[in-house]
Amino acid sequence: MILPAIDLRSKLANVALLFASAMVITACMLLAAHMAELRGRHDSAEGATRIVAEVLRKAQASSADVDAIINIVSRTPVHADACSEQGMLRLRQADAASLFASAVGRIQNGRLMCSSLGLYGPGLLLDAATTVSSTGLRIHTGMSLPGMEGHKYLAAERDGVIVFIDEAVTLDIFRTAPDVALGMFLRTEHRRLIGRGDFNPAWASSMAQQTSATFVDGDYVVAMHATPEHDVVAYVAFPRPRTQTRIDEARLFLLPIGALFGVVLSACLWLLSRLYVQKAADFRYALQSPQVFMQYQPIVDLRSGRCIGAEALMRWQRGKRMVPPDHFIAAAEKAGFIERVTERVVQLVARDAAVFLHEHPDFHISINLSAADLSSGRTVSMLANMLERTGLPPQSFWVEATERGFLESTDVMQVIDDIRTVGLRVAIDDFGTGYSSLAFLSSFRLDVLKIDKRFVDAIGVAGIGTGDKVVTMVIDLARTLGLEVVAEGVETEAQAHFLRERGVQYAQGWLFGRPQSVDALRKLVAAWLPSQAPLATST
Ligand SMILES: Nc1nc2c(ncn2[C@@H]2O[C@@H]3COP(=O)(O)O[C@H]4[C@@H](O)[C@H](n5cnc6c(=O)[nH]c(N)nc65)O[C@@H]4COP(=O)(O)O[C@H]3[C@H]2O)c(=O)[nH]1
Repeated sequence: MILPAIDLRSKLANVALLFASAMVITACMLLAAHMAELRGRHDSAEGATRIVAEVLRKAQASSADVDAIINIVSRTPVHADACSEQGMLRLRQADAASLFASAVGRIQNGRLMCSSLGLYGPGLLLDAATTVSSTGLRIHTGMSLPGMEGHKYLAAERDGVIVFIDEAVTLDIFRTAPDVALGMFLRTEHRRLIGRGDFNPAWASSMAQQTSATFVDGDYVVAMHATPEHDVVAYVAFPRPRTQTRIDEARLFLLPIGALFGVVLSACLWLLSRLYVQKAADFRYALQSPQVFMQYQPIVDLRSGRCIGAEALMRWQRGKRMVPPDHFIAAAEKAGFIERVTERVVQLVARDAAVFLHEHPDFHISINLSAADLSSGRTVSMLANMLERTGLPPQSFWVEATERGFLESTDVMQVIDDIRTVGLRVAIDDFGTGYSSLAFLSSFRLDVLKIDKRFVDAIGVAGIGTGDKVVTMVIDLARTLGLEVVAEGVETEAQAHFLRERGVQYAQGWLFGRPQSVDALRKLVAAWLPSQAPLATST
């Protein structure tokens, strides 16, 4: 009945895990897609910034060129008629010497009288200047010249001299990408001086008083930079398809990384769940199966060498592997079903050892209790029921719990008292590993103190000279409190000798026997003869 339930549970857990893995992979890929979007925009912004620098460089170069031409032409002495043959020659020379000018002209009374392209009779009336630069240049935009239809000019005028620059020449930047909008605008008036493609006057307000800015506006990634004089700002706007190409390129690179990262994370998730969640779930259901069984480690009387009891230790054979008890006990404690484990231990001990204990009424089995058992009223009734069912006397059992278990709840004292009232002996396990004080220890009514293996290991070890003293102190402490002592983890005859010399009654360890089946224990007990004392030294 149990196994199908395990199957169903583990199937459900696997489905949940699969779902979680899919979510993790999806989340990683979404993150990668988002990073690709940011990367694409960043690349676009960088590209736009590079082009803005080029626009600005060209604007400054043409502005310097215009300034120089106007200075030279305006200072050249001419006779009364600036458009005389000599004047026209001067204009043509200036035009030829300029890198940017399409024409250089003369102005009188607001009229263009002539230019390096020709004479204009009574003159062409000029519209009002679009703006005046910080160097005093009056700027005219969108101008045209007779005979040059189809061309639009940006013109700068000062001291009666005007220089025309073909807008197409000024904007001859990044021609291979006609979709990229670029140009210049006046910072104060938010008005475009010159440009190609879209221009949103709202972009100008994003600059405020900054020298440069990059931002995303709808489908555009915009970069801007102001001239040192701050009155003219160059801008470049990359449209969405161009940014999209960069995003796609980044995706091509980042999505597989995201997927790989997701797979690795899922693998970690799977591993963690196997290690903790799944392990706890598997153990919970294995509890009722033959995978989980008990072994018994002999506890001997150090004087006679006789095996007077055994500690019951749970074992979990998971497939071909034995899971260490520290792992599955901790998992059960964390998952909150340690009381069910103890219940199972009591059942298994009763099943394994009832007959044996009836045959040996002076023998005891020691059962480990966890912190949760020590604060639960159910523990006492569970132990009492077991005695009733098996008909065994209470002295057939000890219970042991670690210092930590004693520390964890205020109900512990009552539970211990109740267990002792039922007639079982109570031992404090792994003594010395926690922080319990003498006052703490004396506040409990206990019977046995188990010295931790760590202290036993230190006996007689060079360099840990204090080890001997600490063990002696713990033995004296137990004696003062009227407790019997069991030394744990005794592996050498020297340790056994040391403990025996100091009056320790009982010991447990590989020197006397490893955890074993109840049948092996029975044989060990049956093999003992009074003459062979002490047990370990005779081998
Ligand atoms: N190296 C060495 N080791 C020795 C020697 N003598 C005994 N041991 C080991 O020391 C541990 C003694 O058990 P513990 O201190 O109660 O420590 C136990 C106990 O806290 C817990 N545990 C085991 N079974 C149960 C159980 O049924 N219920 C509960 N609550 N805890 C259990 O798991 C811990 C580890 O159990 P095990 O792995 O069986 O490890 C056992 C035992 O095999 C020795 O001479 N040398």
